[in-house]
Amino acid sequence: MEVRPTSIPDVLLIKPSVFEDARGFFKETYQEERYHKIGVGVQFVQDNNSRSQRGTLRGLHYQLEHSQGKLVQVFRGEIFDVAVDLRRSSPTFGKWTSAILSEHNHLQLYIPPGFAHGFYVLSELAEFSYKCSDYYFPEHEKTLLWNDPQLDIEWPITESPLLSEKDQQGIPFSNIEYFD
Ligand SMILES: Cc1cn([C@H]2C[C@H](O)[C@@H](COP(=O)(O)OP(=O)(O)O[C@H]3O[C@@H](C)C(=O)[C@@H](O)[C@H]3O)O2)c(=O)[nH]c1=O
Repeated sequence: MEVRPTSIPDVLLIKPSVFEDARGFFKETYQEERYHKIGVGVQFVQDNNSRSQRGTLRGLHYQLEHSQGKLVQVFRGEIFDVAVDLRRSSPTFGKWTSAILSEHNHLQLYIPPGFAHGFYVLSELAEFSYKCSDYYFPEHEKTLLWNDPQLDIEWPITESPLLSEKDQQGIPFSNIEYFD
């Protein structure tokens, strides 16, 4: 297993060991003791899976209360994954970091609590899988506007993305509620 730094030190890019043989491959996608050692210091309580078609953009989501740390990865296809630091006391407050995660590179991104998260689908289909350190509380969920000029996220989009109604009505960075 390899851990690669990102432009936001608390966000970790993780490459699990992948064992390939004539049948295909095997990888451990999470192992508590080892992931704790590399800095994934949360306890996961929920696993989620979503499937999206090319051009879909989900996000940028966060829960102001019951903030979720997330370990995200892709089992099929390829995505551009983004985390935005919403911790006011952080030196990287308001900054974003990104990674391309795919079924081929096997990369995982660990996003601690205190961040907004979203992704854009680059392949025909993407099967997205993630672990969360707190439960889903729709009443605490917020959507930060994906294309807020102040954030200036360099999404690799070629045309208008496919968005949920909720995500079309994201709130600009200047008006959102932050973490302390
Ligand atoms: C996130 C979530 C959604 N749902 C339901 C609510 C709704 O009816 C349906 C689809 O929800 P959404 O449109 O919010 O799904 P989606 O846009 O995929 O939401 C996800 O986006 C990515 C970027 C994240 O970071 C995740 O934490 C989560 O917010 O699934 C759950 O039951 N449990 C959950 O944990």
